[in-house]
Amino acid sequence: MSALPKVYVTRKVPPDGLDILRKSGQVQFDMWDSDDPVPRVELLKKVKGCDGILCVLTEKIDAQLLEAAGPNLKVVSTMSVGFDHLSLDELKKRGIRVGYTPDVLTDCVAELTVALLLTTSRRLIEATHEAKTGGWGTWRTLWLCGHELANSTVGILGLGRIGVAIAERLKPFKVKKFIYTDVVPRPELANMIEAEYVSFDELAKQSDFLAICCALTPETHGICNWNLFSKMKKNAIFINTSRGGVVNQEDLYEALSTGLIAGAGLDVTTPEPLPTHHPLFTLKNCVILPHIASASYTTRNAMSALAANNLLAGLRGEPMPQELKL
Ligand SMILES: O=CC(=O)O
Repeated sequence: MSALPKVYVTRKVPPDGLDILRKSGQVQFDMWDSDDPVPRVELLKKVKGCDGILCVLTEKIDAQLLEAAGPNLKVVSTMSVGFDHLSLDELKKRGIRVGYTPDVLTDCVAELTVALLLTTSRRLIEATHEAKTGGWGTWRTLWLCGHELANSTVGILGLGRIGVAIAERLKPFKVKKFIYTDVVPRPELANMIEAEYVSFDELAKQSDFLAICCALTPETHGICNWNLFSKMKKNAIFINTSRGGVVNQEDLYEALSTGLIAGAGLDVTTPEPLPTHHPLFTLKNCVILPHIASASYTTRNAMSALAANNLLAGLRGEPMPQELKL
């Protein structure tokens, strides 16, 4: 009997995914049994001769790693919806199939995006800080005032499943209008939320709240820069739960510190973790979270299960539940 396919799991992934791998009897796997990333040197050693890799978003799957893995490698399955850490050209060139985890995290990410938006627009972090540290003198008429969703225009940059889910959650807050931009209009998704397709400039000009929901690609890298911020309203709130790389952080700092826009809520930054001395941390109107949009027990387990099922299906040569088209 020939040996089972060899798999390397680059992180201690949640139990549902591990159970699927174990119970499958289909693979032999080794795992970096830690909450912290596997050192690159170790990773390069461990993937040698593997048929499959199950990774998370901190691992760069590039030409160097694929060379180190060698010709047996057939499947890379990432426990993430984002795939900017994967060199798709290099994978395609080698005929390696790729699995990822859309859909299962949509609700969780949309929920966190709404929470971050409200936290930023209603200045909740500043407010709890004032309450705890003696800044709470008396009830004051304009103290800690923010901006409300009722009657607002919400813009979405990159309309996909997550953008739709965010809009569906924001609608009951009496948003007046949803607008979006993307490389092309997305009528099927837009109709679900009655969103109007506008140009990038109009998105900047009209949005009271702007949610960034696009994937990080060479085209979107740094797309949220001075050109965008300088066209936005002074009361605008900028929310990013996609990838830090879509934002020019120097320009964002300038926009926030000079009052060009009212506030920003970021779940993602460049780099991650953002160094604690980073200037963005000095701003009261910038709320920064440590990349937790999909962090619920249910969702992280669902992501690990889907990543495991993608991997196993790929190794069997069958269609994956969620395969990235290369
Ligand atoms: O950022 C999280 C993901 O891509 O799943």
